[in-house]
Amino acid sequence: MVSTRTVVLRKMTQAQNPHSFEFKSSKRSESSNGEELEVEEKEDDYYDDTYCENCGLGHKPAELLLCDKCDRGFHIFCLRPILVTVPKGSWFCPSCADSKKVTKFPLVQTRIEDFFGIQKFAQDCGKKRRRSGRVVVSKKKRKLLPFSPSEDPERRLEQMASLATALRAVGAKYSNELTYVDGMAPRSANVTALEEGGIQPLARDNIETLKLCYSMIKRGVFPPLMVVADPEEGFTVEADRFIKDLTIITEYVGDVDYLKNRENDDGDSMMTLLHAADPSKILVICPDKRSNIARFINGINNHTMDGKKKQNVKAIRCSVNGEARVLLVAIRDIKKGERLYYNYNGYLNDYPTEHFI
Ligand SMILES: C[S@@+](CC[C@H](N)C(=O)[O-])C[C@H]1O[C@@H](n2cnc3c(N)ncnc32)[C@H](O)[C@@H]1O
Repeated sequence: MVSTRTVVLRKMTQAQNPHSFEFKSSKRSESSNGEELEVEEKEDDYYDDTYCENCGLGHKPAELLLCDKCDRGFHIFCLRPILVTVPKGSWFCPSCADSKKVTKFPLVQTRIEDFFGIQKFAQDCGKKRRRSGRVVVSKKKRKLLPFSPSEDPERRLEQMASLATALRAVGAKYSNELTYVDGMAPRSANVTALEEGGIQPLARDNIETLKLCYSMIKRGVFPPLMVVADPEEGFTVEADRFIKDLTIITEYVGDVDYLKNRENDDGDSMMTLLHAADPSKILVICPDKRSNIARFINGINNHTMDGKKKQNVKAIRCSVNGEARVLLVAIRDIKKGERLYYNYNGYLNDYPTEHFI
């Protein structure tokens, strides 16, 4: 439903992802027979009688949302956490929305095992880490490192509980791999040769390191990360122990779909997977239904020096056995307690980050 007031109109946006979408701006009104209409908009238009409850101004009407319950206005960038696109469906302001309280996931090992589908929960992480360390530790530059989990099993449970809490709050299930679902793109569509020039293959050593990360996670030994709910940034991810430069933080996972199927999505977490030369074959990762911790890692503000300085993670697209994958990798040493940030605009400057904290 769209508000019956016509002064402030919803902007229909194309799906956002860090790399590839055009940002189309138009607005909607409701005609006398209740149908939604799209109307051309001028960015600097002001509407005298409607203003943002947060900043008190009525500028940027295309980004001024009306609450579908109380009719008050809010700039999408004045909301906390901010919205990067105008939602297509109904929208309720923070006071009118049913307050979605983030309820903590119970710190009961059996429940956590169940949530993450872990069959054999590793208790003795330190021992296992030392054994596997021999395979991957190298001083050679550019060689990726497996994550080093926290040694305290209780603390690891707390980290997993924070992820489970966040996933539950956004209504997503846990998955740690790319998922190919009927009706979306098939796995056979993920062929890196479809990209002009292909994609850099992940070196054999690094594939082994990635496999090691996966085997740890399957045993319930997760990366040392804590999901934290921040009033300004929404969910965000913090390092829960020192993380060394070039460590694999996580793979970016979710349902794989064609971009063409997702152009009208509201999702703010889509990631380019395959930038195929043929636009109809471009693939995106959509973590809204199934995902892991990657979807909670925040982005830098590309418009400020301070924003750029925050970057400590990089999204790397690579080819693993001819299939595209996206890895989030530490690009410098990260201190315990530091938040993780990467550049959402790794390829094209399409993701609106100018209002990011
Ligand atoms: C991929 S999600 C990241 C997780 C998100 N914070 C959440 O609560 O689910 C992207 C959204 O996070 C928020 N976000 C990401 N980085 C931010 C930043 N540096 N400052 C403020 N908000 C940010 C924006 O609302 C953005 O649309």
